[in-house]
Amino acid sequence: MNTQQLIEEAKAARLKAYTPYSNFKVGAALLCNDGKVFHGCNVENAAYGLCNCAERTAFFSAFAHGYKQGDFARLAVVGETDGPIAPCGACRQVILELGGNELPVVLTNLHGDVFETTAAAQLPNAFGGQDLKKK
Ligand SMILES: O=c1ccn([C@H]2C[C@H](O)[C@@H](CO)O2)c(=O)[nH]1
Ligand SMILES: [Zn+2]
Repeated sequence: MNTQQLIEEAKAARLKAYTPYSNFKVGAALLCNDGKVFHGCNVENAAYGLCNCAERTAFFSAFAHGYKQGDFARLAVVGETDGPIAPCGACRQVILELGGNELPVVLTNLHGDVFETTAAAQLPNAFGGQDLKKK
């Protein structure tokens, strides 16, 4: 599957977003090395702090199906932003740990603007497991 096809998957995922509070829909599509694609959408809650972003939904769904770091080929995310969507800090942290440093990340919008980056480039000087004191 090429990048444009993965973007189309992210757009399809976006249509499943549950956003009664922000009405801001985001979709993500996580391509695995075996060709499988996991969709993610943002899922909101009346307790606003419990809202989950599209990017994390996609990764958590993949992990729930037994996939792990090393199994992923590319992540695409689409939002209704003027420019390519910018993942929030929480998602950058999760994308980095679960996707790995080199994971290609394609950020886009409904106008076709595309920014191609990587998990590590999206979170410089990241905190990670290597920073935890081991007992
Ligand atoms: O990259 C992003 C940015 C925002 N959101 C969601 C969180 C919330 O539901 C809504 C508004 O912030 O958009 C995502 O899912 N991904
Ligand atoms: Zn986020």
